[in-house]
Amino acid sequence: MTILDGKKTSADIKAEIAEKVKELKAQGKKTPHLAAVIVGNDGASKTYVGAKVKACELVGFDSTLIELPTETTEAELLAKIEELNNNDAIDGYIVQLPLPKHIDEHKVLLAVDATKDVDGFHPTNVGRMALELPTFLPATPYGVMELLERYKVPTSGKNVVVIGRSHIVGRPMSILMSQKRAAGDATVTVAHSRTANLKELTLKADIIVVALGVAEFLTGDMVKEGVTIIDVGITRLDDPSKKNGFRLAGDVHFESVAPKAAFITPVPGGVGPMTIAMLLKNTLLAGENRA
Ligand SMILES: Nc1nc2c(c(=O)[nH]1)N[C@@H](CN(C=O)c1ccc(C(=O)N[C@@H](CCC(=O)O)C(=O)O)cc1)CN2
Repeated sequence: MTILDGKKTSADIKAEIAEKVKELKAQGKKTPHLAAVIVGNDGASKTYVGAKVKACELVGFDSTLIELPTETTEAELLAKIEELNNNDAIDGYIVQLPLPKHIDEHKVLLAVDATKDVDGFHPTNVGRMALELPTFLPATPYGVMELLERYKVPTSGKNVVVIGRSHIVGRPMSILMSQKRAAGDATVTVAHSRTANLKELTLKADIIVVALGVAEFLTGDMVKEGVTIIDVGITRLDDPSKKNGFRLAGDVHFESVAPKAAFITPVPGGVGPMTIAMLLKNTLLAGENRA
């Protein structure tokens, strides 16, 4: 069994990006600049945004963190987005999700200038991804594709089951894996809450991508020997024995699934760190496009 080590792979990618930034600086070119907008006080979101800013520092990008209170109105957030769209110093930016309930996420994502949408969530970029045109790929599915490619996990002609159909993970994941590209060429089934006989599907799958948000949902009895497992879930479970009061759990019950797997991503240290590395890759591309 091989662990697909997202922590190490993301460190490799960050080192590659840092090299490119050094070259840009040596040529007197502009340093890529990422902005991140966070609305509210969600603990996990603050951790992720903090990690994004830290990653920018590590590779030599400029970064701007915009923290807005929970009570921020939709109009105020849209005004901030307009400001970022018009700010020439910013190459790309993200609005951390989820947003507070009173703000319409679709309205916000539509307002982002597609050329600065380094999350790849704008409909223009989703369309370009589906049409296999150059664009910003959503960071989590992009990270999964990169992990599969770097570890040379066979995907061509394989049966893939993606559990979850979210716009930011499950749906793009299914599109990318079915495309004729590295780590693609697979036959993909998208399963979701209305799927009948999920276990029948997962038992036949060569690769399972679980992006459901239900802790330890996929268990050993649901998978066949030699399967590849990609765990996208991260849930904070209360654990008073831990210093911070919680432990992280993926959507996969690692102890029962890992012994049957050929390749598996851990949580933490699997897909999560890859998300940040691929956001940096998109930001580098945004900078290059703008230059
Ligand atoms: N605007 C966006 N919002 C959200 C995205 C996104 O891509 N863009 N994805 C997720 C959260 N996310 C990035 O924002 C993210 C999730 C997890 C990790 C990560 O490195 N996880 C670590 C554990 C970290 C911890 O909780 O201690 C790991 O898995 O090892 C990075 C980014 C939803 N929102």
